[in-house]
Amino acid sequence: MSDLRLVVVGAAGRMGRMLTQTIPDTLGVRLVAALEADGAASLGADSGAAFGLQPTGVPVTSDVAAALSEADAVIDFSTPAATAAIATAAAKARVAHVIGTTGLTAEDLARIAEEARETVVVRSGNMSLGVNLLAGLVEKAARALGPAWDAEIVEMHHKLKVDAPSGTALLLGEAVARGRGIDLAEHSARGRDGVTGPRKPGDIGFAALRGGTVVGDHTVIFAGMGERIEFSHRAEDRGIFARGALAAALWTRGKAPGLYSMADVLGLTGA
Ligand SMILES: NC(=O)C1=CN([C@@H]2O[C@H](COP(=O)(O)OP(=O)(O)OC[C@H]3O[C@@H](n4cnc5c(N)ncnc54)[C@H](OP(=O)(O)O)[C@@H]3O)[C@@H](O)[C@H]2O)C=CC1
Ligand SMILES: O=C(O)C1=N[C@H](C(=O)O)C[C@H](O)C1
Repeated sequence: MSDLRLVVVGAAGRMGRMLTQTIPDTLGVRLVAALEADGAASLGADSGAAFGLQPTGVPVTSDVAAALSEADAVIDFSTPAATAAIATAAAKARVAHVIGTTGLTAEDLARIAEEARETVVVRSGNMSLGVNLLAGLVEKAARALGPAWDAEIVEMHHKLKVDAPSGTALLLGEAVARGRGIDLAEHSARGRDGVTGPRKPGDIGFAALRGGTVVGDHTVIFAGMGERIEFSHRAEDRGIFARGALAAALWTRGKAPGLYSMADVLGLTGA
């Protein structure tokens, strides 16, 4: 079988650079285009050498249509606005879209749902095996414990992260909500400050810390009467997200259009 032809969106970013480094070590994939925004300083430069990596022979471009015209899949860790634009272009070009971008609005998500009618989309707030396994355990715990155990989700990330709560925190919140059979949007408590009053029964709380170079720490706390259970994941290296995204891109081959998750890719649905 021929190599899967890949486009990387946000090639100059932390995840874009990690993907550029990881692709040559991954069997069955080949980089064909590296996208950055119009006006980016790196346009035209080699997408490896420009960022201190091994040369790729692939120049950085902002021409989305040309990039997608020679691709099988696009891996996208960028910004919500860029991801929404790529969703439209990938749907038109029938190119699979692996979305790691977080901070997406309800409108962005609606655009992605539309895209998934035309092409294969894998979206996850966290592409790592560890977090997706953890989400299954958290769902089971939430189901077993019930709403009497207060669920709080604490996350910490590097100081350059721009969205909160993290995509992973929301993914874990969804897991708690699924376990309890409730809608997360109706039971979220975000950013408590001032005289908040006592905790509302059944809420799922979120707290976000930012600082230094932390790759991504998440803890789900179930606080009961006189005891506490905690589920934690610590990301030590962005390679876990890049490898997950590449596994997702390979998995899209031959799949029917639709919106899939990393649980689908990893075979964890119903686990
Ligand atoms: N799901 C997961 O497993 C993970 C998700 N993420 C998420 O991925 C996203 C990116 O993270 P990270 O790499 O750390 O962020 P960075 O800010 O380092 O990278 C984002 C890159 O996208 C570029 N970009 C902006 N607009 C466009 C555009 N129109 N076309 C192409 N590229 C564009 C940015 O360029 P410029 O700087 O010039 O704006 C930047 O180079 C975030 O939402 C983050 O939360 C991160 C890690 C794992
Ligand atoms: O911005 C990051 O860095 C990360 N973003 C994702 C998130 O929002 O959860 C995944 C990971 O935690 C790193």
